[in-house]
Amino acid sequence: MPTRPEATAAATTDAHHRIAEAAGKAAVLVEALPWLRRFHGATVVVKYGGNAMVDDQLKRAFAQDMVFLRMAGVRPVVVHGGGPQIGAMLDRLGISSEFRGGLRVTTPEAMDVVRMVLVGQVGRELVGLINEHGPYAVGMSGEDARLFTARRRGTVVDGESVDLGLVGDVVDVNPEVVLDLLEAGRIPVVSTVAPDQDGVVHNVNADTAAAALAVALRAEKLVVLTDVEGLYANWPDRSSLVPRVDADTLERMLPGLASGMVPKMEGCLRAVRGGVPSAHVIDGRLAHSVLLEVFTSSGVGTMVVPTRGEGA
Ligand SMILES: Nc1ncnc2c1ncn2[C@@H]1O[C@H](COP(=O)(O)OP(=O)(O)O)[C@@H](O)[C@H]1O
Ligand SMILES: CC(=O)N[C@@H](CCC(=O)OP(=O)(O)O)C(=O)O
Repeated sequence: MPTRPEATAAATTDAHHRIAEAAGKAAVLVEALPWLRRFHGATVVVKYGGNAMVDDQLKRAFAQDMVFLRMAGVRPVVVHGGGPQIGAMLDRLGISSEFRGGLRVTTPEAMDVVRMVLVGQVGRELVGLINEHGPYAVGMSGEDARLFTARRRGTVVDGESVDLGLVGDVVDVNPEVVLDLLEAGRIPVVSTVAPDQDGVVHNVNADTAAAALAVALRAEKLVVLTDVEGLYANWPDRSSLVPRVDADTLERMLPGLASGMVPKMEGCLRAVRGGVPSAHVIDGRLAHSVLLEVFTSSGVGTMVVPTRGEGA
């Protein structure tokens, strides 16, 4: 029986679609090749932010990405936040807290909650999600094997110094425990509370801690996930996304930045000035954004690089 011309045309279009789809998938894999080669054996510190951690699907995709990196021969180290989760627990307990310059003013009472939520809740959950894929993740805090030593810090808001209570900056990193785990093929998951010289535990912003750890580990990349596409030069003007910025230019932009972006961009600056070749702020609301950043040529979000003649 003769075939109707429209049926033949439909079958041809279908075949073309299938071929185009297969070619697209193959192109994605081939595009990854130079990056797989480049990052084989490299340490990548990934900061997973609290605001990008509120969705179950995204959390599962993130855990998958960490295992993907590990299977591709990269050495991922996760540093997690948990600002919204800490806020929710403080609210439940009727403890008030406020942010100044992007950092939480932390009383001794709030510090107990910060430690409980970061180490006992958020860190445990991430470890569990990664370990659904195999025995990879090991959780720790800045207290374990003296990973971090903190020093109490304040901040300056509108030209005025502000006392933040038990908030610390990382002044020393003892990365051996993380290196041991990486050598053993594990994925370290770090919660950012840290003792000072006297053993008093401080609340360290997770962006700050991730940057300090990336420098100490001589990481190839710091990747910071958040709940916007990246850094906007003119926040909240969505057309002002900055795809790439060098350290000196970023330093000049810092005083004009608001809230949560301040510690994030300070962290990126600290990382590249400390020898990390690039630091990235990417959109954690986009599933698998870490893979897109590491394994595609265009990358995503904002990339911070050393100013020419400085750094790596
Ligand atoms: N210049 C800017 N570019 C992008 N985001 C900015 C900027 N200034 C302030 N923000 C705010 O910073 C937020 C990210 O910081 P934060 O809420 O602390 O994130 P996370 O929980 O991921 O660490 C964004 O959601 C946005 O509201
Ligand atoms: C000093 C300070 O502000 N610490 C943060 C620690 C958690 C964190 O950094 O979480 P995100 O990455 O989700 O913002 C806080 O108490 O919220």
